[in-house]
Amino acid sequence: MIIGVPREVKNNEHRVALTPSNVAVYTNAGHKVLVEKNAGLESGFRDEDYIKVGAIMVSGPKEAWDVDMVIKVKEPIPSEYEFFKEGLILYTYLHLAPEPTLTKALLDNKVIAIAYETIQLENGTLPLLTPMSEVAGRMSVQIGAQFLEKSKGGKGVLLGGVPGVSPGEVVIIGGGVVGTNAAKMALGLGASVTILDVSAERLRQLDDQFHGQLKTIISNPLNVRNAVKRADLLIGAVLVPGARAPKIVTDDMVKDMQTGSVIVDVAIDQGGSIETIDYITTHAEPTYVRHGVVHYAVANMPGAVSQTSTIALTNVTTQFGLDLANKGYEKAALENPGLAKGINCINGKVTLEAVADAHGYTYTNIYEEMEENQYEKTL
Ligand SMILES: NC(=O)C1=CN([C@@H]2O[C@H](COP(=O)(O)OP(=O)(O)OC[C@H]3O[C@@H](n4cnc5c(N)ncnc54)[C@H](O)[C@@H]3O)[C@@H](O)[C@H]2O)C=CC1
Ligand SMILES: CC(=O)C(=O)O
Repeated sequence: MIIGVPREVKNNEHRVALTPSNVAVYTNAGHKVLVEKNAGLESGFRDEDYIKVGAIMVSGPKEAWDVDMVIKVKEPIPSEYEFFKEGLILYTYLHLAPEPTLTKALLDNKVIAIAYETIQLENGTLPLLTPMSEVAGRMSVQIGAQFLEKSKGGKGVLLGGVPGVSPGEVVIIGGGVVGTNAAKMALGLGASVTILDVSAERLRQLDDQFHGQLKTIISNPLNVRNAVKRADLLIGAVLVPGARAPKIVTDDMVKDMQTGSVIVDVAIDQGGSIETIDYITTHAEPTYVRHGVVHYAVANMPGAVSQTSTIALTNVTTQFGLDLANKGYEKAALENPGLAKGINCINGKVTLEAVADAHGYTYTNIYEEMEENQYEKTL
């Protein structure tokens, strides 16, 4: 198979989809890998490092996209849609539920769209989302701490407090991977931490894991309202896999927060969980103020710590990617139901129910569609 790795073009996205050691895995298996010039530079990998392991460097995105499978980090932005073509396998983060235009472009061009974030193991975990959620969860606290400083628009609170002064209040909504990692960092700084989740079982696990060092509260509108009101730093960390994030914090609740408090909505990549966050911000302009509260809504937070993130991401994407390259997407998906859950679109049809629901498309079962394909091929 011929594989392409374009340079990432989203605002301040410094990650790359394959490191030189990942490229070696593909070239050793007999695949040809085209890497766009300088694609790895901002993650610490030079073109020479790629050439040494057999990659072919190409000068622009057109060549990197003119392949059988494109491996990327972030969802394509509109300037990249022109490279879509029928039968192209696109293996990357996609977050289609809040992205109607991208979804339509993938369907119109009959791209086989495989989303890292919906590949799901039998135990319900999302192995290709987890490492970036670990990164973003940890970052959310260091970013929040920074924007709580007066010169950054915050109220002037030190999360850890000092002897004689109470620590800052960190409220985290969603106690999964992002929430747990945010809690670790916030507790490490000495903050007072509360986590809300809809799953009582998850709260039980968190209580055990943190030995009662944090407060756990079941997530319902009244509990959310009370917790949000006293938050210095509010972190949005909910997920319903594949679906648009539920809006949990209303405009009214944000109005009740103290001036200079900070919201970091990590769930913005799935559309955001806070009503007052109505647009995605960028690393270049990460915040805006609404009702006196600083809002941060960057959808590619890990892109800022690209050396750590690229390695953490590619540690988990390469095995599934190699399976796709070795077997083709149909055989790979038939043999691995977890990978099949990653396929959001094929042949102009939506094969992930949450995405079909989000945009009003008819949902097509992936296995039935693949069977139909096989039937058509034998005719
Ligand atoms: N902005 C960025 O750069 C990044 C964003 N993310 C996003 O962060 C979000 C969270 O990801 P993970 O922690 O990995 O997901 P996860 O699945 O590990 O955890 C989500 C948690 O949310 C809880 N939840 C669902 N509905 C809820 C509700 N109504 N109230 C309270 N809790 C609720 C679930 O029970 C679960 O414990 C996702 O949207 C993910 O894509 C992840 C990495 C980077
Ligand atoms: C998860 C995701 O969208 C990111 O790491 O950018």
